[in-house]
Amino acid sequence: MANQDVVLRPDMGGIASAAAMPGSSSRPIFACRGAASTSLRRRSGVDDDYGARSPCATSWVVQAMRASSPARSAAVDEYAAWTRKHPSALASFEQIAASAKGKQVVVFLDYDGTLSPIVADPDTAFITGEMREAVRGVAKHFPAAIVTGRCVEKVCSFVGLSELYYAGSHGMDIKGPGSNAEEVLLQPAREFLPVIAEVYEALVEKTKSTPGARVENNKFCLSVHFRCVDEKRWSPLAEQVKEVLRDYPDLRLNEGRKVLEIRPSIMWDKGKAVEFLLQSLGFDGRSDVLPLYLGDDRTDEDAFKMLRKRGHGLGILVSKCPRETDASYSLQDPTEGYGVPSPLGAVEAPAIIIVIV
Ligand SMILES: O=P(O)(O)OC[C@H]1O[C@H](O[C@H]2O[C@H](CO)[C@@H](O)[C@H](O)[C@H]2O)[C@H](O)[C@@H](O)[C@@H]1O
Repeated sequence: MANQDVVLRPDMGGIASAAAMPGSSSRPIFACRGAASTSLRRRSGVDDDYGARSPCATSWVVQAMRASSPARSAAVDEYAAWTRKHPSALASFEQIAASAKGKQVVVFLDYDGTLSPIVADPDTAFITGEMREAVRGVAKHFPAAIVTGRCVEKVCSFVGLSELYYAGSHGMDIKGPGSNAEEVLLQPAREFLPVIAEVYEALVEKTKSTPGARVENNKFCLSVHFRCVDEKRWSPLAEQVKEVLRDYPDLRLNEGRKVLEIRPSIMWDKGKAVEFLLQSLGFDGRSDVLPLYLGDDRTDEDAFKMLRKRGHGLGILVSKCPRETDASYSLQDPTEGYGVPSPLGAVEAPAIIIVIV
């Protein structure tokens, strides 16, 4: 990886350094859809992915609410209270810079909902050219990795940067930098490959009667998408999935953003993948290293939790809604603050990158 030994220097302008789903099949799927703000959430199309109560819709809605109404709504107050616990990473620029001063920053980035916007078709969740260039810039200065539920091959083709580490299938398929996609560093669930392939076929067959349902093969795990499924069919779809899984007790079911995720029941997650990468880079246990992890999904909580437990590193949750999280900081969305001058000289860059560089 480029410049792995770069340490944030004070003269770099500062910043570098700028939420498991313990999901189990016993957990009710599709539960907890809050009543509040439903119409706003519907408008944004993405904020109700977890059924969280949300002030949030899109930020212009919140701004319009604030501007037009002197009495702040309970939802806005709730969001404000939440950001006191998980302050905006942009607003905390100086504080994050101070934590990173003189330290080797290592950057871990989730893909969907963090580097790419959430869209209805998972095959078209492309990263923008701007974001790609920004991530390239980050990798020039710091070791950087993409940590995702996607399979490595697909996310590599989306991101298109060979200088990064990639941890796909929720960290179960880790490869180093370089154009050789075969260059595997770790596959802790290798023995599950045939089972996953078999269950993929079974799920495609079982769910084909549900309009809008879609099964994605992420190599070591599977995603059953219900973003385009009529809400009335969510429960029957979950039943179809559970029915298939009944024959595979070694697999477990988690819920992500309008997606049911199936993966091997091994003690491995995004947090473990981050630990493995830190170890491989020779950074494990070093107090002069600052890992930064940015993510939006419940599976990212495993990484946030690991960093918090080690008392070492910072998690940044990308979310418009107050959510239970182990992340220290928050960002509303990847492009929040667009246009803020970056310390590295770019006039405009997505917030995520401004926070990092
Ligand atoms: O770990 P991540 O990089 O966040 O991947 C998690 C899942 O992301 C993708 O699904 C999500 O994004 C889709 C495209 O925007 C969206 O249509 C879907 O509703 C979201 O759940 C990906 O398709 C899944 O395979 C990943 O597991």
